[in-house]
Amino acid sequence: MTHLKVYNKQDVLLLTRLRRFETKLGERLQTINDADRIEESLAASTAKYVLVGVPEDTGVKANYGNGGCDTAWMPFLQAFLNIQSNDFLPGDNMLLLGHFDFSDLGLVIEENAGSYEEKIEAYRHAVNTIDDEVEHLIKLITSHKKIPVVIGGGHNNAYGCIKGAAKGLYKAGLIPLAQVNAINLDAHADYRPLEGRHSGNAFRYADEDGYLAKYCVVGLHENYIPQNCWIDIVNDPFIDVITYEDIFLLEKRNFMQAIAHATSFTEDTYCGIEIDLDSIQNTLSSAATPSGILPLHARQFVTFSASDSKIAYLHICEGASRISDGRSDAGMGKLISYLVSDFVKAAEAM
Ligand SMILES: N=CN[C@@H](CCC(=O)O)C(=O)O
Repeated sequence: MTHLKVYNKQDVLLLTRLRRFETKLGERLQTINDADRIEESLAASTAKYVLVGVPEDTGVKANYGNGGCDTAWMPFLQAFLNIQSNDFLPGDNMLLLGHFDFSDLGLVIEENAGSYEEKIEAYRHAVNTIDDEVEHLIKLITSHKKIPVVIGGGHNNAYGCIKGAAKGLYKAGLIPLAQVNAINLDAHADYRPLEGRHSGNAFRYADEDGYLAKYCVVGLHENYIPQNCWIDIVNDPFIDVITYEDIFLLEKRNFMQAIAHATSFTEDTYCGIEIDLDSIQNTLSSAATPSGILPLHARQFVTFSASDSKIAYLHICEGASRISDGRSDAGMGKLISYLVSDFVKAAEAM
């Protein structure tokens, strides 16, 4: 994991605005004791949740998307570390491990690739490196029976999360086969063909490689599912989809019923919880939309799914505070911090 930057207590406190008579999460979170011995430090830690940043946009660029989802991690940290530590969320059972810095991969591609298609090929190749390192870290965390909380980054990182959690939970003796389920709040299925790795095919690769058992998408937009993916999905009994249109236009079931359907479909084993922020209306991302769910729905999704699943990991992705065409979103960090705090509160209440 050559690209991993491990934080110490000082790094965390630098981003925490201290106030007399108050305690912030940044003052309560655990960090790794010894950056050269991550595994030993993890094993010794009492934390149940391990926070990791994957600020990269290589996978989105490899999918012909707009770069920028490498800009969500720092604003998230600034918001999250300054949440009040209180009875609702003390914060002492979380460990802030650090983040991956894959910027060298992008620089080499920008400097050396000639044509646009050559760049796409190079980005897809680079995603394999990102996959390997993310998988390795998620395996390490889950093999110590802790829950990774991963903030991306592109949705390509669902692959490393699924594969790493499947291997880690298997190593820990918690599952008989290296396979997990996943539920995904997303406008897209990210089940595109096996054409080289990118942000639109993490679940297809995880499935083909045998690490994904059951998969359920909540809030899929009918307008953005390629016909070939749709045919594969409807013919696969291990994949289920509840579309945005079925919930909000046709009112076949309400949003909470849709989440309950997803958690019961995946209840047989550990389940990764995925939130693609492009499902939330007017939230900055490569595939931002003016018609989507509200932040409140995303908070309901994370709360309900965390309290009704055997959690393998949480992965929040695709959000950007600045995107390559110049747009910015000042609320991104706080939005993600609400989702992470909701998640930990719900998982703790189980
Ligand atoms: N992770 C998102 N993937 C979507 C959207 C891609 C984009 O427009 O940036 C997909 O491949 O369909």
